[in-house]
Amino acid sequence: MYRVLISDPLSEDGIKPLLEASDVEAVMDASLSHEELLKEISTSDALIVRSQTQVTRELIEHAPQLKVIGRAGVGVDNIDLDAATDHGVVVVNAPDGNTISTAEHTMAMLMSLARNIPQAYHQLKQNRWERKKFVGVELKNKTLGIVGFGRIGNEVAQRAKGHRMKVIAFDPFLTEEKANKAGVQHGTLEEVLQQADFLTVHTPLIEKTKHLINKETIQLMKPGARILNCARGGIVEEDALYEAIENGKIAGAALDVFEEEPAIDHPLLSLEEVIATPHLGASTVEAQENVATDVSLDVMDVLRGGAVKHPVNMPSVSSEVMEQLAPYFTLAEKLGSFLSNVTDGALEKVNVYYSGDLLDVDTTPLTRISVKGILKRYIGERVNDVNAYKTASDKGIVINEQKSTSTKGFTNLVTIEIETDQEKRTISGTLLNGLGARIVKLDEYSIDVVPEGHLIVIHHKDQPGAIGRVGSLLAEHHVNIATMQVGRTNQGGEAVMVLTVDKAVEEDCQEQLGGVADIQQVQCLTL
Ligand SMILES: NC(=O)C1=CN([C@@H]2O[C@H](COP(=O)(O)OP(=O)(O)OC[C@H]3O[C@@H](n4cnc5c(N)ncnc54)[C@H](O)[C@@H]3O)[C@@H](O)[C@H]2O)C=CC1
Ligand SMILES: O=C(O)CCC(=O)C(=O)O
Repeated sequence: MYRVLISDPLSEDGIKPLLEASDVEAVMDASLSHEELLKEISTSDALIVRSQTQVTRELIEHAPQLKVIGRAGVGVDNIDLDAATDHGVVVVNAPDGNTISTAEHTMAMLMSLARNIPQAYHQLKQNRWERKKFVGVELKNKTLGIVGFGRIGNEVAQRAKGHRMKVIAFDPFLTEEKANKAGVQHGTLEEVLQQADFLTVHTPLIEKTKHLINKETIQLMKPGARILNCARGGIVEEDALYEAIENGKIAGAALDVFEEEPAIDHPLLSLEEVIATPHLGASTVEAQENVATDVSLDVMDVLRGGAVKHPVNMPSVSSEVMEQLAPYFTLAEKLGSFLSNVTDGALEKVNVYYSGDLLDVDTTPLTRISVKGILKRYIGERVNDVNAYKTASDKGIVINEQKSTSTKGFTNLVTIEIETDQEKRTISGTLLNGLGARIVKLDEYSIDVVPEGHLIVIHHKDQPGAIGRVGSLLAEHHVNIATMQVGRTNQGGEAVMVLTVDKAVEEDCQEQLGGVADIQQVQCLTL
């Protein structure tokens, strides 16, 4: 049974898949104190939040069972992603479900800002019939500058065009071709700032976008321009905006988000030119239901070991690629694990080669799984798909992935090469049609071994009697041999024996095997 803690208010209709799952115990409480949250998280397998719960390193460190954090929405700036990755916790979000609502909210703010609707409404509610004071401007033929042309930015553009606005956009990923396709003008940040009558930001809050709209960039704008922020507080520097409105450079602003939320007694709210909502961009019945459903399904997929649709701290893989790769997951992990268990020395480099059927597939997820298999020997179960690369890079281990046309006669081949400060070892494996995973090569020796169970790898001289002596000794220790494979470079030369046995080999048995004539090295492992 998986325990899923939901610590922010979520649409109950949206999380139905979670509430109805027979393997999930859902605990919903949006009013937990910090201490209560630490206690609840300590026994939870998953945590689902919106933007209120601050998922800090402290919180993650109090959650030994935690496997996944789900964000019902887009922005993950309330989640310590580094801490999650360090602890192998997958972070997933729901990036699509609230796009339309937030774009529509931005349009509502744009129109309200142009026509002073909130201010006029406020006056009228005070029984004041003011008309002169609230003369607005038309949107038609005005230029909307968009910074951040992702899902929401693009939706806002399409709606603004419906109002016959001219749209100019800047986004590091926006090409001339994409801009043409979307029917907007492509500009640099400076051009967008210089041409905008209304400027709207739709970027994430990251180091590069923090205070992107500041005193200097506001200086580039037209006098009397207006600014909207329905993305994240902090993209627009609040002190600079306050000053620009006070000195008349900026005619007004519409804000749904603030650097610190809730924004109570905020200086910007004292300005009549500023209209605001309390982070309501995604607050519609539809958006809340969408994001709650999307995140519930992804969280359950992670818990059940399935494919993740919207991972934030690991690369996203399309379902087609996932389908092609899934059969190879066990092979990749077992090959990594086998090789790492028989290799001596401090790990420095891992090279993974793919050929045959894997030549034209994005094999990054397989490499990640091989690395996980390799690192398990050193780090145990703490290493997983999320932190495998980071753990390797933290330890200075170089990972390379390459495609190779050499199939050695197999329809698919995965080869892993490990370099340590003492040696270089190689293993190759394949998926045999209908027969499953096989190790087909260990260093220069051709073998045919199923990578599972208890294995003994023996390096020996190819001499008569060596195999018999191993068999007798194992029998003395009541170790039954299930399969045996022998590979040799040449008759009478170096050889390797790989045995699958029915139980783990005890240390004294391994030691005695090492003392048998013609045997050079004995390594035991369990896959
Ligand atoms: N007010 C609200 O309730 C909501 C706010 N949001 C926020 O809206 C923002 C946008 O969300 P989406 O469009 O879904 O995200 P998205 O990921 O689809 O788009 C963001 C775009 O910003 C661009 N970008 C990144 N750095 C940039 C830079 N330095 N300059 C210009 N562009 C840059 C990216 O290339 C990307 O295309 C996010 O911050 C999200 O958290 C999202 C939903 C609701
Ligand atoms: O949970 C919410 O309503 C906030 C949504 C939001 O800001 C986001 O999805 O980034």
